[in-house]
Amino acid sequence: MSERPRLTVLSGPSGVGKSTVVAHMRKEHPEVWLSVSATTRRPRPGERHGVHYFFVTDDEMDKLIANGELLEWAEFAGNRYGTPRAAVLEHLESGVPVLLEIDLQGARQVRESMSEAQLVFLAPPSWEELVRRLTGRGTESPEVIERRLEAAKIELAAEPEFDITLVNTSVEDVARELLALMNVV
Ligand SMILES: Nc1nc2c(ncn2[C@@H]2O[C@H](COP(=O)(O)OP(=O)(O)O)[C@@H](O)[C@H]2O)c(=O)[nH]1
Ligand SMILES: Nc1ncnc2c1ncn2[C@@H]1O[C@H](COP(=O)(O)OP(=O)(O)O)[C@@H](O)[C@H]1O
Repeated sequence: MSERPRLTVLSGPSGVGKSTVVAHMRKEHPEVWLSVSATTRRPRPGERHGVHYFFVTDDEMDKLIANGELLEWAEFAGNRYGTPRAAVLEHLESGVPVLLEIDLQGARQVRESMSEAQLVFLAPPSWEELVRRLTGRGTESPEVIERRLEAAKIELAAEPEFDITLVNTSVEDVARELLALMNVV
């Protein structure tokens, strides 16, 4: 029997590179299980239901919350996001390393409910670079970018709450560091 692995939470401002790092890491190490969140946000081009997110209606999200099916949930920049609880617990029980890519409010809830979780903060090399990445991704309107940058200021200020900070200068380096923290390599 393998020991129950520690749950790892990766947070950081929108556009810092969380999805890029996680995708890179899982290409080499598909044994890391990434929780698929439920969200009321509309899919971006190329995003698939059940792969990137479970895209749900407001009513469906209300039910998930009311039925206690989410480990944590939060409203972020006008949409709700939440982590389905059962799948996370099942994977941990069977010894699979589990990663959650969630916002600051979610990370705080996980810290409360699962004290063994390790909280990792992904930081940008600079504020200017964060703006460049978020704008350069080209997936959000100027209004949504503005809203996410407002949230980013709050998230950056909360960095000391996390167990460790990784600065996303090189995707390869951060992916390697994250794998080491998860005891995968
Ligand atoms: N609390 C919480 N946050 C989530 C969850 N899923 C995604 N998020 C966060 O919601 C924020 C917005 O996600 P998204 O709209 O996909 O934008 P992106 O992270 O900039 O690509 C990010 O900070 C995500 O980490 C979740 O299940 N719970
Ligand atoms: N280390 C990096 N150097 C330069 N660009 C990066 C780096 N990591 C990510 N990016 C780019 O920044 C943008 C935002 O990355 P993304 O993974 O979507 O961020 P998040 O998931 O944190 O919102 C993308 O266009 C991505 O290609």
